[in-house]
Amino acid sequence: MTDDRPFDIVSTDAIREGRATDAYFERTVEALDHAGKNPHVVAEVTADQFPTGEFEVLAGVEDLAHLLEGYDVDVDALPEGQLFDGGPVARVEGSYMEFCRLETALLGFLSHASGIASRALEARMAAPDSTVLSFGSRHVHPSLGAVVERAALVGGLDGISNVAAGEVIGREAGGTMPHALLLCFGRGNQEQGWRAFDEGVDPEVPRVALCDTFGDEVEEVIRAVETIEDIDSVRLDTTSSRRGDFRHIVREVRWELDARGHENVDVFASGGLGPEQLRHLRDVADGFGVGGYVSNADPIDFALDIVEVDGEAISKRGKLSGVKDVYRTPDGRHHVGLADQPGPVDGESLLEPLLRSGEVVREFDIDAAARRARQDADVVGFASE
Ligand SMILES: O=P(O)(O)OC[C@H]1O[C@H](OP(=O)(O)OP(=O)(O)O)[C@H](O)[C@@H]1O
Repeated sequence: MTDDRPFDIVSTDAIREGRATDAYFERTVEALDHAGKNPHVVAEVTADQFPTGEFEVLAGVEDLAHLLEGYDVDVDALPEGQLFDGGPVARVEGSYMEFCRLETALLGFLSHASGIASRALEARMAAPDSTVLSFGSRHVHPSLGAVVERAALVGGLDGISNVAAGEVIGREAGGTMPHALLLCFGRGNQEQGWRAFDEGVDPEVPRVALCDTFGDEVEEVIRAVETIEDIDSVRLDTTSSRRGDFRHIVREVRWELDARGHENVDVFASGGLGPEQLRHLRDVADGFGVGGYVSNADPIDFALDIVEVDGEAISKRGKLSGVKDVYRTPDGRHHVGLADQPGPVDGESLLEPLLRSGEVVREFDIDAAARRARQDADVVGFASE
């Protein structure tokens, strides 16, 4: 660690310049240069060669565009938020040495964001009518905060918690109080903590009281609603060692709130939740904070493979040669075919221009991507495991 490099973060310049690369691509450039060879190639990004019937969400497309911007390449890609299933999600065409060194970062951008967005969509579909917030940036390296939050939104989550990530992606982070706030006032003094929040925090911020720090959830909820006059919600983050039947705890809280005329106070749940727990709680809780299930997603195993060299179809074994298109057919399935042959009848071709001669020719919109993912999920019958 040095003063001018306080964190282990690869710089934006290094990524743009192709230095965030596996070293063998530098050797490749040196070898091709030595041989005076720089073929015109088409390369495709795929996770599976053929459709499998299992869909995932494409994210990271804006980063892909900015990575390749200024390089003399043409790129086509699926729209962000599109569900994909086999075949190319992106296609790069140009002189090989123009983009050879960018492959490592290119795959990383798509793989990581798409894995997170796919998990987010699973959570979204597990509780389609509930508010589901992204709480997971604490689990990842801080340099990835915006990656996590953006992909979580593309996958359909309703809000984010990471402040700096929000500044990067143009969203305001939400959040109310951690246990730390209540601990600062000491055991048994939760009212002081809730009141300090109510009096000290911007009135625009929803009044959500965390109710599990020292005592029974129902007891703390009753005390919280008696302390904060215009309380919006209570949050139960019951620690796993005390959880027992979390659904019963949430129902009991709901019952006691209603019994006291607090039907308008919502109940939020958080802590180690994934799709299974959301399905189990969605009819009794109003909303959820989901962290690790989304942020700790495995990256999608994308690869970039050359499929055409100087106009000739080619591939390494195990991969399919030739430039391809991918289609959505009316039954919601995907079809992969050669681009110079007719696609399936009524098939919708999904790859769209992203860059032409290094210029970005697409606009990016997180909300549109999220709508696409949600609509697509209904079309293809996407469900969480
Ligand atoms: O479990 P995840 O789904 O990854 O969710 C992330 C965290 O969000 C909640 O933290 P909270 O701020 O309530 O806990 P703390 O105040 O104790 O840090 C919850 O306790 C989880 O630890």
